[in-house]
Amino acid sequence: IVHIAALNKDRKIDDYQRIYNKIAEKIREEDEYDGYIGYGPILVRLGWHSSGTYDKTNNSGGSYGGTYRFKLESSDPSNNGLQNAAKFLDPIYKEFNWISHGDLYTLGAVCAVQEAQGPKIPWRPGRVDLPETETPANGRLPDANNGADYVRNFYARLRMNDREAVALTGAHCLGRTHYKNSGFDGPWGAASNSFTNEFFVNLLNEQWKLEKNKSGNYQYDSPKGYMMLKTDYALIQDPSYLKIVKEFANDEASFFKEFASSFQKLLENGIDYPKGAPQYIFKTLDEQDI
Ligand code: HEM
Ligand SMILES: Nc1cccc2nccn12
Repeated sequence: IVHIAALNKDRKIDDYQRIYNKIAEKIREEDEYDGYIGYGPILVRLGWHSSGTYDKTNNSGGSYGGTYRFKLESSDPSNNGLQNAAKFLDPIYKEFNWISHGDLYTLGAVCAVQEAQGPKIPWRPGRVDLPETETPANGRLPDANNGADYVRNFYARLRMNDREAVALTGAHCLGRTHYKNSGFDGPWGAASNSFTNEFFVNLLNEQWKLEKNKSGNYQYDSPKGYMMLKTDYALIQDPSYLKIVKEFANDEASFFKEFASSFQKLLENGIDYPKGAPQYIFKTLDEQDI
């Protein structure tokens, strides 16, 4: 399968910065969502899940076709709860319906990371809405009840190495698990809506206890009320992953650098960009004094 980015001559960075600003202002405005966590984390998860269906073996899935908009994909149990992110973006799509769904979902994720004071994520337009027939089957997104070998295998399908895999999982600094969505609960402490390296700091510094939660899933809990999934905890069980966790816990800049490149790669997996395809780095609202 080949997905070539469509170059749209009439749309420049200002057009996309206008959409970025709309999303960023809406995140700022609707701050009470999910116990005052806000919409940022779930927008990041939507961009990740719409990209995480990619399979390098036949270059299928991924963000290009915007197929999350179809029932088959949005009703995948792995996508429980993401309807809230799609609903958040609906009015923005109505106002700017020249943008493709794939570009909107990924732009929303880039906006959410940057407005949470995370790194700048370079972003390229050109995804094209594909028909419902192109929707990938359920089951391509990861299952949290697994260890390091599973994690390494899963990320290999997305063309990610150990360093990229650890960096990407660092996005679990944002938001929280929701019992009704995934059968995991916590953290009970205030969940964060700031993008930092604290996921790695917590992994290394907290005492973790493996517990079976009320839905029969296993998760690691800490005295401070934090939690880790088994796939999170795997990052300190595996020697290669552990080395990278330590680096990112001690050097937030190196985490930011690796996250920016890995996240762009994740959001662009499966897309061929022609020579001269534009790449944008959006300004935050703060940088525009908005
Ligand atoms: C092995 C890989 C991964 C597994 C098994 C996993 C699993 C999960 C689970 C079970 C939740 C809780 C969902 C809920 O209950 O609402 C969650 C939340 C989240 N995940 Fe992951 N995840 C993985 C990788 C990633 C990656 C690569 C990113 C982004 C780069 C990411 C970003 C997020 C965010 C931002 C949330 C919070 C969403 C919210 O607060 O509503 N995750 N993840
Ligand atoms: N916030 C959050 C979301 C998903 C997984 C996770 N593990 C630790 C924290 N965390």
